[in-house]
Order: sequence, then structure tokens, then C-alpha cells
Amino acid sequence: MRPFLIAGNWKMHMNADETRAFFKTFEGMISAAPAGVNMLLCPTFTSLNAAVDASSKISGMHIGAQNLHFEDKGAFTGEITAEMIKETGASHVIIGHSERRQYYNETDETVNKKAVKSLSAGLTPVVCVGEYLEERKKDAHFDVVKNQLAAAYAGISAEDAVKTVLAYEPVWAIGTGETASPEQAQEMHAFIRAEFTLLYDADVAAQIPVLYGGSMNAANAEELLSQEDVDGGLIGGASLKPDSFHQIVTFAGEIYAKHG
Ligand SMILES: O=C[C@H](O)COP(=O)(O)O
Repeated sequence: MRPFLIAGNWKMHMNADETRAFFKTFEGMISAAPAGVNMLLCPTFTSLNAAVDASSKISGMHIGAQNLHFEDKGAFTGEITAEMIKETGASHVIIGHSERRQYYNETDETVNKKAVKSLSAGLTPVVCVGEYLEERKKDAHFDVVKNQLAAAYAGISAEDAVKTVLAYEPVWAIGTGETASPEQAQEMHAFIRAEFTLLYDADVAAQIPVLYGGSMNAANAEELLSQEDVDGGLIGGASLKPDSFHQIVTFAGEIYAKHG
């Protein structure tokens, strides 16, 4: 089975001191990721250095940013380049999160440009897709995700596609406490895998980790992670607490030990 990636998106929470405090507690719980599990935490830009420093004590822990600009430099006030993120020691970057699509005019085109830029800079893009509730109610969710996928991966070679991570985050499940059922998650993840097979081939599709995001927590993670095509989670609120993040990582390790 594919290794799990348990990722936390800290959004606009956790300053540098709080980041160091999180890691101090977390490293008391775990010094290395369980076999078959990788961990990723994505703090704010100003906490990246603190997170990278602290993460060096935990094997299998990676650090990522939450956004980047697709240009190398220029008059883009408030933005940050891929190279600047790399300079902190971070290895991943979240791209196209629904909050950025919703509040900051992120489009399918900019998501694609950002994915291309992060790959060329040697950062792993965690590309986010997902439908709104109205789209699911209209039964348009598969088409929405299919279009987002095709746009995000336009012009990306198979060789690069396998270096990406995909996160399916139904917008109606983000921060709402309402999670997709394990069946809904598995259905969409299998669909995404089939789309990757059409865009590339079955071998590429089998290599791209597909994470679920949307109110994943210690109470529902085990069932979600037990689904065949759910390769991990992109966790918001529950990743801010060392004990719940640790619990989710532990579930992933147990599932991998059983089936891996
Ligand atoms: O990127 C993470 C997602 O937006 C999920 O956030 P949440 O776990 O707080 O619902």
C-alpha cells in the first residue's frame, strides 16, 4: 500500500513561539513517524523557520508553506517566491486551497502556474481541489473536481506529476465539523485516481498520494484513513493540537502495519 501522508494546515494560527511550543510537546510524544507514515506541517510564513528548526528532531516530519507566487521576483506586495520558501528549509507548499480560491482570486490558471513553479523549484506541491455544497447537491461534484484536476495539471509531465500530492477537500466539510462520509471520500478518491489514469497512466495514478481534508479529527480519522484510496489527510483545526495530530498519525501507522 502507498505510504500515508498526515499533513496539517495551520492556516493563520500559531506564531513562532506557539510553533516551538507545539513541537516541544509533540516531540515528547513521538521521535519518529511510524513505518509507512510521513508527517507534514504547514505553518504561516513567519513560523516556517521555527518549524523547520524544531522539526529536525522528529524523523519523518516535513514542513511546508501555505502559498507561493509563481513569479521569481517583482512588484508583488505581500507575496513570496518558491526560492524564499526553499531558503527556510521547507519542502512542500499547499496550492489552490479553497480559502485562497474563495478569498484571494486563486483561479485554475494560477493554481497551475504555482504547481509548475513549485515543481521547478524542487518544492512538493500539495494541490487542493474540491466542490461547494451547491455543486454536490446538483450532482456536479465529479465534473467540478475533474475540471480542477485537468487545469491544475495542464502541461505537467508524468515525471513531475508523481512528485505532487493531491488533496481532495469538499468545501462544505472545511471547518464545519461536517465530514464527508468514508464512502463519499473513497468514491471521490477513486474517481480522482481514475482521472489521473486518463491524464497520465495507471502507474502514475498509483503513485500520487490523494489526501482527504475537511473536519478530519481524532474521532473520524481511523475510518477515513482505512479507505483504499485515502492516502492521508490535510487537517486544519485538529492539527493545531499535538495530541489530536499525534492520534491521527498513530491511526495511520496502525493501518499501515495491518495492511502495508
Ligand atoms: O486544509 C485543511 C482543510 O481546510 C481542513 O480544515 P479543517 O480540518 O479545519 O476542516
